[in-house]
Amino acid sequence: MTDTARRRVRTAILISGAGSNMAALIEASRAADAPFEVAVVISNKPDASGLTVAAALDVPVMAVDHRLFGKDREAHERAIDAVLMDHGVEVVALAGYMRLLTPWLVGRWNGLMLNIHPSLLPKYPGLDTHARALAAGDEEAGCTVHLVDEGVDEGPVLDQEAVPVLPFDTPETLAQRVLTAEHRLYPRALAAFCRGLH
Ligand SMILES: Nc1nc2c(c(=O)[nH]1)N[C@@H](CN(C=O)c1ccc(C(=O)N[C@@H](CCC(=O)O)C(=O)O)cc1)CN2
Ligand SMILES: NCC(=O)N[C@@H]1O[C@H](COP(=O)([O-])[O-])[C@@H](O)[C@H]1O
Repeated sequence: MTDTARRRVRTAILISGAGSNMAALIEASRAADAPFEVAVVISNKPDASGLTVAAALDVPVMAVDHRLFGKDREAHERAIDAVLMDHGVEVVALAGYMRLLTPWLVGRWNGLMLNIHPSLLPKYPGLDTHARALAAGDEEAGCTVHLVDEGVDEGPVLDQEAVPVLPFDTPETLAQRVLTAEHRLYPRALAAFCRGLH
């Protein structure tokens, strides 16, 4: 086995909120045979509670506030990309990152940027996925890890996990059941992706 095969893939996690998926990825990265390491956690929101969680887990953190860049999304993304370069990042994992990315950053990380989405894509791209699944009377819901492309939640699917929709479910109770599945899916999908890289 070559050295690079054993070397862990330096991964950045981009968040906007609590970061429970981020915490699941950090925990998985600390397994003895983990094929990835978390090099840095970045948030577009300086007050994202996930930044405090990551710092407490001894992971470098950085806030790149999108509001400082007004409507210039690409300028915001260039600032994020500079942080990725500074940390020697090879793969980017979006985890509850709530900014649509322009073709500039998507292009720079083409095929190396993953996202987790709380529906069984191609059903319900975008926001409010659980309310839409309940309104449609679906019997199952779930989550998807996909590669990020210029479309919204349209990139190639890498892995999915389904959960049952139960009687009396609300968007909140369904979201919690899907989130628990996400914490199994994302570490599994990122590990498989990184093992396939080298
Ligand atoms: N080019 C892409 N960018 C992003 C993708 C993607 O597939 N392609 N996935 C998203 C994550 N996401 C759904 O999984 C998502 C995130 C945000 C939005 C959205 O409408 N955002 C608004 C602002 C909302 C806010 O700030 O709360 C916006 O950016 O104007 C839709 C889907 C990550 N980016
Ligand atoms: N459109 C993107 C999107 O809706 N992402 C969703 O935001 C939540 C973030 O939770 P977390 O911050 O606890 O990981 C997760 O459910 C994730 O799938």
